[in-house]
Amino acid sequence: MYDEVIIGSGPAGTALAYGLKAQGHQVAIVERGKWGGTCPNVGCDPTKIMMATIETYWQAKHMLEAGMEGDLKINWSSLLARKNAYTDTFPSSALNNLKNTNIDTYYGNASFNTEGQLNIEMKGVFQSIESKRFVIATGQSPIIPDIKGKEFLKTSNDFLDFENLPARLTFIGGGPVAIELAQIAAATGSEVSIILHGERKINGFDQNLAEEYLKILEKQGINIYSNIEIRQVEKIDSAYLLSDAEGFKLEADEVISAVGRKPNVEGLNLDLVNVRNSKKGIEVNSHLQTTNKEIFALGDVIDKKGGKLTPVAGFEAGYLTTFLTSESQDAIDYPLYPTVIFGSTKLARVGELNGLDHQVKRIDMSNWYTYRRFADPEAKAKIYYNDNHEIIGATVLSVIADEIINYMTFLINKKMKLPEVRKLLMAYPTPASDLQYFY
Ligand SMILES: Cc1cc2nc3c(=O)[nH]c(=O)nc-3n(C[C@H](O)[C@H](O)[C@H](O)COP(=O)(O)OP(=O)(O)OC[C@H]3O[C@@H](n4cnc5c(N)ncnc54)[C@H](O)[C@@H]3O)c2cc1C
Ligand SMILES: NC(=O)c1ccc[n+]([C@@H]2O[C@H](COP(=O)([O-])OP(=O)(O)OC[C@H]3O[C@@H](n4cnc5c(N)ncnc54)[C@H](O)[C@@H]3O)[C@@H](O)[C@H]2O)c1
Repeated sequence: MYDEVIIGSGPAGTALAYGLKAQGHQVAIVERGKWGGTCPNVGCDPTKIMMATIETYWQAKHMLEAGMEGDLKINWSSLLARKNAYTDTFPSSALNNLKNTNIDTYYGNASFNTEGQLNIEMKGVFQSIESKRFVIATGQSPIIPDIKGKEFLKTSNDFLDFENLPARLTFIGGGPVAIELAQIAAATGSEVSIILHGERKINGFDQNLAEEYLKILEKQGINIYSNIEIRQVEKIDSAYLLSDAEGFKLEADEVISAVGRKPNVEGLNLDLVNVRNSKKGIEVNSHLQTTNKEIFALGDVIDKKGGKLTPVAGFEAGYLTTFLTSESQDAIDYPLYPTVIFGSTKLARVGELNGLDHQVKRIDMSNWYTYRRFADPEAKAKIYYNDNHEIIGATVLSVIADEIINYMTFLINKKMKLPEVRKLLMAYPTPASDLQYFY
């Protein structure tokens, strides 16, 4: 009998397994797909490996007026090979690390049975394992919209395995997945379109800076269509024809569904163990406990207010390790954390303004020395601060917005004020040495 059996070996499940094992618990982990889960296999890591080339490409292009010479071109096969060199070996090393730590591993599809224990099915063969507690960390999968011709739609997983880059590639949906993959494809030579079913905006981000970001995408050659609700995808010869109900038509060689992700709960038999869930995920209390008090859930599969992101999954694993192995009964207390749309230029935000009195400072950094030095022509920010002159939130648009937003997160979480920031000595010239100007 195990102390805990964890379903899913993504960042949430794996971090929890190591945490519990380190505290002396008997732990097993079950996986039905690639060991390591979404982030290292088909999520954060492979996309950012590819993005590194795209960032360098645009950086070099911007430097053509600064001494750089020559034609720049990205080769899809090489891009894919570099990505595969990472993803091909990840699952086996993730599995070996678990085994070497004496965490028992089971490969197969997990589901609860009528006795409240777990069945694991592999190629029609079932085995049952018993545990005092179970933890659901099964993540999410891409949503395919229920439209005519939905069988022709591909997902971000398929994109990362395209042998050849399609000449014309269309994304339905305009969230981080579409925006990141669109930039990779466009810089590598594909004619890319993004179809938004609503207005020109990026969910969760400041409207003005999101519009600036969409313009940057357009400058990269990406077509953006708004207020188009795709109703049908038809196969025509070797391509596809997308259409809405109002006469919009667009041809593409591949179409990616990037309309969001849904929690992986199907087939778990949650009803047999009285675990409640909604379309947004499994319901948990402030101890990550489901409606069955011996079953916990964490990571992307839970219904939560904030982002479904890798560092958040890791934070939840750390919390649950403490909750399950110590006397502490504290509720989970998330710190502020940033959200980033990655690309050659990034759009990043941090801070919750809901209902709080705040003032806004708009900053154009494009003429600041730091940003001119590495040719960042569109560096802008909005800083939100309270009456005490403490920064409470920020949105940053820049080639280095991912780093800037981490600094801002640190300053906000530490409630630092300008005089304290001025007491820090930072290397010059670096983005950190400019932090004082954000106040
Ligand atoms: C294209 C893309 C890019 C992303 N980029 C970023 C990024 O830059 N930064 C960031 O922070 N986040 C990013 N994310 C999100 C990030 O990948 C997730 O937040 C993170 O992987 C969640 O971890 P998890 O452990 O909860 O779930 P997952 O990593 O999804 O792992 C769940 C695991 O459970 C397994 N499983 C499911 N059901 C069962 C079952 N019944 N039996 C056995 N096993 C099962 C699955 O096979 C999977 O391996 C990205 C996601 C995508 C798709
Ligand atoms: N940089 C990052 O941190 C990063 C990168 C990629 C993914 N992720 C994670 O993965 C999640 C999923 O990303 P995503 O981009 O797939 O989903 P998303 O839910 O963030 O965005 C989906 C977009 O599709 C739109 N949409 C919904 N239905 C539609 C329809 N029928 N037609 C057209 N558009 C439609 C939505 O309005 C939304 O803009 C993110 O929320 C995040 O948790 C994070």
